[in-house]
Formats: sequence, structure tokens, C-alpha cells
Amino acid sequence: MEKLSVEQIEKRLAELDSWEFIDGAIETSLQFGNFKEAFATMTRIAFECELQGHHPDWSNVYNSLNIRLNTHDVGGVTEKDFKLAATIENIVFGE
Ligand SMILES: C[C@H](O)[C@H](O)[C@H]1CNC2=NC(N)=NC(=O)C2=N1
Repeated sequence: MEKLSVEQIEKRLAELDSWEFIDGAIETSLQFGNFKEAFATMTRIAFECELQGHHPDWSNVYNSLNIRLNTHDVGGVTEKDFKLAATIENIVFGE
């Protein structure tokens, strides 16, 4: 999987709603109504991660979820990250 250039990353980010390029990864910060909603969404995302064979660096505090995506194998952002980012947006914001 090919590492994307900063220009390619900025172009692909424009197609998403909630992601930014920060310190070599794409990141989003999501807020939910409460812990249960946040954790239920994490569970749905986790199943998709397994299907895609690609996994986020993420953290949850009560109703907030912070997600960073990059591709460890190549040390940068690839199409795998954008595929998972789009999947996460579909889960969170609907298709
Ligand atoms: C063997 C397995 O497919 C790899 O280790 C996968 C697993 N999940 C992964 N997730 C992420 N974010 N980056 C990777 O390079 C990666 N590699």
C-alpha cells in the first residue's frame, strides 16, 4: 500500500466531513450523548476494522471518542486509512 503525499491527503480530506491531518495521521474527535452511545459506536467500528484488517489508534473518555488513523506498515497515511475513515463517518453520521 502506497504512502500518500501531503497534497493527496489534503485532496482526499476534502471529501470527508470531520477529519484533519495532524502529525502524520488523519484524526477526528467525536462527541456522543453519553458513554453508552460512544462505546456502542466503538463496537460497531471495531467489527468494521476487523473486516478491513485495519485498526485505529483511539481513546474514549465518557462521551467523547478520539480517533487517529495511519498505516503503521508504511509509516504514513494510505488509502486504507481513507477507506476506514469513510466507513467510520457512515457509521456515525449515517449513509
Ligand atoms: C497483519 C495485519 O494485517 C497488519 O499488522 C495490519 C493490522 N492493522 C493495521 N492497522 C493499522 N492502522 N496499520 C497497519 O499497518 C496495520 N496492519
